[in-house]
Amino acid sequence: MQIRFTKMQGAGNDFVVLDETQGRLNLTPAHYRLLADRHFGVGADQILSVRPAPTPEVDFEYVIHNADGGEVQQCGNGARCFARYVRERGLTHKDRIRVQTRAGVITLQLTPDGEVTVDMGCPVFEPARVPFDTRGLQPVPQGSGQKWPLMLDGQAQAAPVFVSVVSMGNPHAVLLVEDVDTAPVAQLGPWIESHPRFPERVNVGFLQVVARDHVRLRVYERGVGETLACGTGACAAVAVGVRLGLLDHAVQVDTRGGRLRIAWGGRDADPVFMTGPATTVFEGQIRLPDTL
Ligand SMILES: N[C@H](CCC[C@H](N)C(=O)O)C(=O)O
Repeated sequence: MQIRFTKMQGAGNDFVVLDETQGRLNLTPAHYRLLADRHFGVGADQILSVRPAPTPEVDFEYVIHNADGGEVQQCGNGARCFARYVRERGLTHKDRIRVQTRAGVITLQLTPDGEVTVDMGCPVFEPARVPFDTRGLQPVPQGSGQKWPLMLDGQAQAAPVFVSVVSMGNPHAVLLVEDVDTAPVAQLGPWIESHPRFPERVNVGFLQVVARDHVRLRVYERGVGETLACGTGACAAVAVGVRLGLLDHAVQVDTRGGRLRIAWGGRDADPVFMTGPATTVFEGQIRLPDTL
């Protein structure tokens, strides 16, 4: 089958966007994996599907699949690209767009400066911080650039590494580090992502607090690996920082792919607002096997 797609990115988190407003493409997880494949397909962190509104209360349905083919509840950077996409293709003329996701309804607001602000809903914290005994980790391969025993913030980690667990509709485990550039993302990321503690797996955020209104963040994303930015990860990380008393309520989040602005009032009933860029990179067509 031949399908048309649009390649987009938000702070370097990249997407293949599919227009299913005129009918379903009926793709399988293997099709999504092929579309996301950076050698045999288009290449993307996630595949975003734009579908008609399932109820009168919203304008569209927003469906998200990770590069591993699995469907997930939410994607923040993708939500901003979703807003750009439906406006650029004339699927709506609204500046304020409500979309149904597996995590509930979110509201996308196009701003005059060309960025997009998204009401991402409320964070849901798990009560206790979770200790991970890193002594269970295998020593890192020589030349991997990582230090063993696990060095976190310059300290050999024999003690547990603690993570804060918070949902933005999708699950996040956030740990504090002194310097994201030397954080053991390649080692701790996959280990925590697929740890039995998280039966649905989890996105793993490495948060460096620079100031009360400024953080740096790297995220090892569930079903993808490390991405250049993670919108829900930025929301989760700021919520953890605010809840730990380390951050004010409006924070600049510097990721490897760009800058996001996150605001959260600090109460459980307060939604998290995320603002950032959304860019169309190119349009294309790809031939996919009918059955995969
Ligand atoms: N990997 C995530 C989905 C995409 C999240 C990220 N790309 C964002 O911008 O929020 C998960 O499995 O929950």
